Amino acid sequence: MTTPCVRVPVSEGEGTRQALAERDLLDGDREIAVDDGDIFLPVVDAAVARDAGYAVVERETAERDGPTPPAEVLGFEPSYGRLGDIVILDEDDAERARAIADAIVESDVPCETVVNRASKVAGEFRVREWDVLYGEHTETVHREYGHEFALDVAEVYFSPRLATERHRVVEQVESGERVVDMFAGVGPFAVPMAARGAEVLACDVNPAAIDYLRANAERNGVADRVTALEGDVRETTADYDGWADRVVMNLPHSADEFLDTAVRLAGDDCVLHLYDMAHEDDPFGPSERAIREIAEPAGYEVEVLTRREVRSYAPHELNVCLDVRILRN
Ligand SMILES: C[S@@+](CC[C@H](N)C(=O)[O-])C[C@H]1O[C@@H](n2cnc3c(N)ncnc32)[C@H](O)[C@@H]1O
Repeated sequence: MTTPCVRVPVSEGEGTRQALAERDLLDGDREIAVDDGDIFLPVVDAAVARDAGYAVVERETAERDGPTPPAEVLGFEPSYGRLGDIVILDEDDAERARAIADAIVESDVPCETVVNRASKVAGEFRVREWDVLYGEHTETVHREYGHEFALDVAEVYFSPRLATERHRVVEQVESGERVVDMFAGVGPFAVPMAARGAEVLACDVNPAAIDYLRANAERNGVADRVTALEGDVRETTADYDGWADRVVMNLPHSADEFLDTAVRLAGDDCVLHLYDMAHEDDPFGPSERAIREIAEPAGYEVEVLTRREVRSYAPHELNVCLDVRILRN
């Protein structure tokens, strides 16, 4: 069926759509179409649209059987992430972020809140600032590999992009192991490791992260195998020398400062998962040398099990992980 449509270049699509909606001219029963760089916005009255100065053409349009997908409203595919029912944008341009948020809210993308990154991850707690573009709360429940994590993105660190990497490490854990998660956050390593039967000591200096960690251990039925310690891991773990079969060190940027604590916590045969930031020219050398410098004088042999590039972090800079077995001589 042909219907009257306002035709504009895709770059003007969102502004025109908003202007037509404000004049009650948009035909909400027909689908918006995109073709060869132009967007076609169905209107209810061709004459009024023409009088308002728009180019109106007759064109085939489909009947709308649901909300319009964001790409059709915007004329481009927006990039966004999801954390539970929060949609996360990474846009430098505030107007573009607002247009994407509006299109997402009006579409069938399920969400309660839309936020845009307003700062880098920073500070001891590794938390970032957000512009809340839609909704009122920044707390959500996120699912990852069958486990649920309650968290507030404004109060704690959490990156859904690391799900695959966390799963890779979690899968190495065997029932009965003793694990120290030195920088546990809300528990995305600690909880699934405990679910595999490990006894986990989970540490974090951020009180909000520890509150969520305890709640998440309860929520996932593993509270009896997770001990949460709030404070600087160098101090809170004083009673656990030689305790661990496995140590997770997920604090890239400052991992080196905590290697002596990791080695102090290690038992006679222990695997360390050391996350670090490194230059692409020598992604693993510095971390490996740093481990050897601490572990070998403490009486361990060092064997690197896995060298893994987790993701690109900045130009020429990589987030890497070394899985290292240290075995007492
Ligand atoms: C990069 S986040 C990782 C959180 C979690 N492992 C994850 O994958 O979501 C690092 C965490 O280390 C915590 N942290 C920073 N310095 C610490 C310290 N000295 N002792 C214990 N935790 C610390 C921060 O509060 C933050 O939650």
